[in-house]
Amino acid sequence: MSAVTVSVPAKVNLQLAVGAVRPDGFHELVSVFHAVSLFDEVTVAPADELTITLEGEGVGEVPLDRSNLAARAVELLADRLGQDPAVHIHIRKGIPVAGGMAGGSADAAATLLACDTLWRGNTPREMLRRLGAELGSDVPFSDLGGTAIGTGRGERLAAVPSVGRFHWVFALADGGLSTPAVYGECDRLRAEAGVPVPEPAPREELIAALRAGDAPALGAALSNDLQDAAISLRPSLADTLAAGTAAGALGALVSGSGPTCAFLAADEDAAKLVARALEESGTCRTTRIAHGPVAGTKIRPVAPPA
Ligand SMILES: C[C@](O)(CO)[C@H](O)COP(=O)(O)OP(=O)(O)OC[C@H]1O[C@@H](n2ccc(N)nc2=O)[C@H](O)[C@@H]1O
Ligand SMILES: Nc1ncnc2c1ncn2[C@@H]1O[C@H](COP(=O)(O)OP(=O)(O)OP(=O)(O)O)[C@@H](O)[C@H]1O
Repeated sequence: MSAVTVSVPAKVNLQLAVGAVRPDGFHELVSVFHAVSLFDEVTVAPADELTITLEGEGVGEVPLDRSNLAARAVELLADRLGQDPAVHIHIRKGIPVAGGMAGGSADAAATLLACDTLWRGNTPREMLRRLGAELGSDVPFSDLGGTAIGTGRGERLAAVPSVGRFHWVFALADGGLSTPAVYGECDRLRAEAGVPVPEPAPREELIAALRAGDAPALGAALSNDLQDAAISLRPSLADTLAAGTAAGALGALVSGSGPTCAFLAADEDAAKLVARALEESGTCRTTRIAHGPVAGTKIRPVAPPA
C-alpha cells in the first residue's frame, strides 16, 4: 500500500459539565460530544523518516516536529506493532487550530487509523481508541463521531441516539486559548466564588431534545462549565455570543475550551443569516457553517487507476 487517507471531523461539546480535579490532575467530566462537518484529512505514506507537512487552517501555528499529536500517534502505534515509524504525514486542516474543536485530537485519531491500515495492523477499533486516550482525552471521540456522552476525563464513551440533522454556525476567533489554562481559570473562578464543585451529570432535557430531533429544545439546553473561564480569559467572547443570539440563533455557547463560539440554527437558511450577522458584527475573525452529527474517522477510498 503506497498511501492511506483518513478524514476526521471536528467536535463541539453540547454539554460540558466539569467536576472536581482528580488526583491525576484531570477533571471529572460529563461531556456530550457532537461531531460536526468541519474536517481534517490526514494522509500517511512510507518515507525515509517521520516527517509532517500541513496545509489549510492555522498553518504556522501547528508544530511540525515530534510534538505534533499526529507524530506522537505514529510513534505510539509503531511501538505497539513493532513497526518502523518512518512515514510522511500530510495534514489538510479544516478544523480551527487551538479553537476548542479538538483539531489535534482529530489528527491523532486519523493518524492511528491511517497507520494501522498502511501497516495492516488489524488493530480492533476499540483498541485504537484506547491508544488514542493515551494521547488526549478527546481522541477516542474523534474516532467514534456521531453524538456521545464522555465520562471519566472524557474518554469513556457511550453513543447517544439522535434524530435528524442539526445546523451550526461557528465563529472563529483570532488566536487560540490553551486548554489547561481554561481549566485552571475555571478552578480559580470556582475557588474565588467559594461554591462547592457540582457532581457532573448529563442534562435530561438535552438528551431528550437529541432523541426527538428538537432543535429549539436543544438550543435551550446547551451548556458549558468552561464558558465563564473562557470569557474571563477572552472577554470579547461575550460580544460574539450576544451577536449570534441577537441574529436569531436557537442557542449559543463557547465550544469546549474556546475560543470558537457555536450557534445552533433552525435550518440552513437561518444558519446563513446568523453567519452573515456575526461577520458584520466584527466580533469574530470569520465563520463556518456545518451540520451534525457526522461519522468519525473514515478511510477515503483509493481512486481506481484510470
Ligand atoms: C475541553 C475539551 O476539549 C472538552 O472536550 C477536553 O476536555 C480537552 O481534551 P484534550 O484537549 O484532549 O485534553 P488533554 O490533552 O487530555 O489534556 C490537556 C489538559 O487539559 C486539562 N484537562 C483535560 C481533560 C480533563 N478531563 N480535565 C482537564 O483538566 C488538563 O490540564 C490537561 O493537562
Ligand atoms: N495536529 C495538530 N493540530 C493542531 N494542533 C496541534 C497538533 N499537534 C499539536 N498541536 C498543538 O496543540 C495545540 C492545541 O491545538 P488543537 O487544535 O488540538 O486545540 P483544541 O481544538 O483547542 O483542542 P481541544 O478542543 O481538544 O482542547 C496547538 O496550539 C498546537 O500547538
